Amino acid sequence: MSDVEVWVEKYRPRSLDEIADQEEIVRRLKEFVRTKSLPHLLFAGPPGTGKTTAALALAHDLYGDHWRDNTLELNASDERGIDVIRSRIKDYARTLPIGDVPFKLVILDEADNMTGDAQQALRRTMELFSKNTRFILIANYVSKIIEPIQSRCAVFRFQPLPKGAAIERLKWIASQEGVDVSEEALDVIWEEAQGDLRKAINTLQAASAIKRNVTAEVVYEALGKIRPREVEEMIQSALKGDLVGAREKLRALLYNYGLSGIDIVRFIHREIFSVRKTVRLDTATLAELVSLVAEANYRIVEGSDDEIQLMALLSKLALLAQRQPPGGK
Ligand SMILES: Nc1ncnc2c1ncn2[C@@H]1O[C@H](COP(=O)(O)OP(=O)(O)OP(=O)(O)O)[C@@H](O)[C@H]1O
Repeated sequence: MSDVEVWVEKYRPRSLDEIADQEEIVRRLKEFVRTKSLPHLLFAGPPGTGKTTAALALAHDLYGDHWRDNTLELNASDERGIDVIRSRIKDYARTLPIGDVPFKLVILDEADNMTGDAQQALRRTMELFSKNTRFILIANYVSKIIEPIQSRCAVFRFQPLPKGAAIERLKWIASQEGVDVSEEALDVIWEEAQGDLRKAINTLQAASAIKRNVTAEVVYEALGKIRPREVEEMIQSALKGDLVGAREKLRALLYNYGLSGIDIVRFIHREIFSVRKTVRLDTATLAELVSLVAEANYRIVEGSDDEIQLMALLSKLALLAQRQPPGGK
């Protein structure tokens, strides 16, 4: 992996102008750059929504070429204990900032992993060095940061990028890399990433390493998850009433491909809505099916046998399909 560049880094926006979406946050941060003044900041939000990116871009725009000299990046969970953090900040804050901005930056990632005591000590450190340093604390949850720190910071809440903006970004990265990616594949990537753009970009990169022509199938393969075609065939067999065939396919998925029951159940959940294209299922039947899927899911999570639960679900699917009035294609 050493000579393969990681796309999340390669395509990490360098300056605030390159950040996709997050317009209100970018606007406020640009104002800090314009006035060259800054309170302590707290960036909070789910993983992969651009917190670290925004902190680094702010540093870049504030200091230009000198941004690395004026920025100390620490990770609260790597640096064992507050003493290490304090002494590193102390050493760093001793020298003056380079350039015309009167303070240096300390970016402290995963600040919400610090214990309450460590946060109290951090708060004192922030006060001690506030003359010539500004802190950007990064956290997933604001509520895990102690009140006295929260009240000393301007809080920025990062939301997951809207699907449209995220997909646009993925398309742009794919075009830069000369990779073909289908709309369906982008949908699957986004759905699996659940709003985490880092995860989405990593999935795109892993999929394109398998094949330059990224389809939904390739994405699933990259995720090591599920083989949609086989699962679809299994569902179709059940709908046609061929339970022996469905059972064979189920066993192949479980034992030859090594998929977990949970993965299969999730896929069935997704598929039963598109199954309506081939078999007419009325709303009551569909609702019943969804609740059966939920039941199978629950039982599997609770430790019940994957094969037995899934087979029961497929059998029910066969019965419900037979109950439907003729007329489906
Ligand atoms: N708004 C955005 N515009 C463009 N790219 C983005 C944006 N947000 C995230 N990314 C991409 O996703 C990657 C991960 O983002 P980042 O490291 O900033 O996430 P984070 O919010 O700090 O997550 P974590 O809490 O896991 O540290 C970045 O390297 C970048 O490629």
